[in-house]
Amino acid sequence: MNKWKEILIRYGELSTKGRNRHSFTGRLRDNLRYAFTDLESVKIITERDRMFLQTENESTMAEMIKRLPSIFGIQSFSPVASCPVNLDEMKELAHQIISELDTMDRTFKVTVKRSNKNFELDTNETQYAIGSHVLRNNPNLNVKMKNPDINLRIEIRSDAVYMMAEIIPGAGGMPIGSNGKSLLMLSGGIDSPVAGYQLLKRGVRLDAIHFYSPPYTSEQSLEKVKDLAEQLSRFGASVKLHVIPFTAIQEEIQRQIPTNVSMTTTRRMMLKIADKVREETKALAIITGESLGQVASQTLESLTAINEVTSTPILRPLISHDKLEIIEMAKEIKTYDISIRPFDDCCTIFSPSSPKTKPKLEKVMFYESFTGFDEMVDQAIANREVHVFPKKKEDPFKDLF
Ligand SMILES: Nc1ncnc2c1ncn2[C@@H]1O[C@H](COP(=O)(O)OP(=O)(O)OP(=O)(O)O)[C@@H](O)[C@H]1O
Repeated sequence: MNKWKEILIRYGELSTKGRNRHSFTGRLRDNLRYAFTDLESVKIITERDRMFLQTENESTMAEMIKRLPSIFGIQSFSPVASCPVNLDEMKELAHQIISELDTMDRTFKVTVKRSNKNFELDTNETQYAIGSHVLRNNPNLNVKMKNPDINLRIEIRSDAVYMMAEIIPGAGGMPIGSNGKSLLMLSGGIDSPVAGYQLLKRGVRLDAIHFYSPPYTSEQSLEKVKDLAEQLSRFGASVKLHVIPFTAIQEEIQRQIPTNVSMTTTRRMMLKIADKVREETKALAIITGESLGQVASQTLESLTAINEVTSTPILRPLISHDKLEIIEMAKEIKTYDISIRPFDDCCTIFSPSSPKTKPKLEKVMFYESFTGFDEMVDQAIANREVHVFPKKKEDPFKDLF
């Protein structure tokens, strides 16, 4: 028999958001529906400070418990079991719940709330009856009244009895979509997917843009970026990827721009294109994986010269992070193994051996003025491919955590 009746969801950060709470809970509700589209008979009940997911179906319940830890906007959640108002059935249910947990050297208590005043035992007697039954069956447990590892909460209502023992941490953050949309510049590297994840966690919905330069870059390098977009889409919202053919612009840069500032112009052209696509897709900002000092294009002087092409906000969530920290995050969100596949990105291939770390903006603009880059920019945008992820609908959360 299916003992689980529902899952209690606590919002955490959401409930502190005052007037906006309504739209945030609505967004979380939509995101949960999206995450569970392939599951049968899920009912979502929204209350002021919490939400309940209900289902009669045992495998749906198990699948929801598996997927919930990766959905943003949830502080923690607890599976709730239920049984009829009957002492023997309550003892049996308590025993079943506890026996599924790790009890080795852990402390335990029972907390009873009894709104059904007709129940045969009072609160203390019920706590004692259930507690001693559980302890008899689990000799590894020790009773502790203050901050025990396991607190079995029992609520006796007139229609049924509800029990929960676990508080499972959620992903925190805010529901995706509650903070608008931004365009992620997604390379095949380690950093940009992590930058995208960090903004997803703050409730920002993503479109992504990638520049590729066939035949200099391979089909596999593009596959890698699609896999990264797919992985990002597993955090609860679809990701639209714009793939921009960048070969003609890069060849033109090679011809027209002195080698030591060619990287600056390359980045400026990328940002120009990204900004046009951003505007068209109604995204409000651009996200990059830049972190200060990592490479020549990531000094403050370089960033300033690159930034000059737009006044759109550029979000750089990794700007102060060390590479090792970023790698740790990439491993956690399962993008690392995709990013380290050995296929070259367009920037690596055209990368000059000694790029200027302090490029002079006036000079860069002067060199650029001899070429009709604006038309090439529009041409590249017109020739883009667009892909939407997740592609594999059957199990979007497979292998996630
Ligand atoms: N081919 C590309 N397509 C889209 N965005 C790119 C591309 N190359 C670089 N970028 C953007 O510029 C940022 C800085 O790129 P750089 O090549 O200096 O890489 P990085 O610091 O190693 O970052 P990453 O690991 O994300 O490639 C990237 O994080 C990404 O946001």
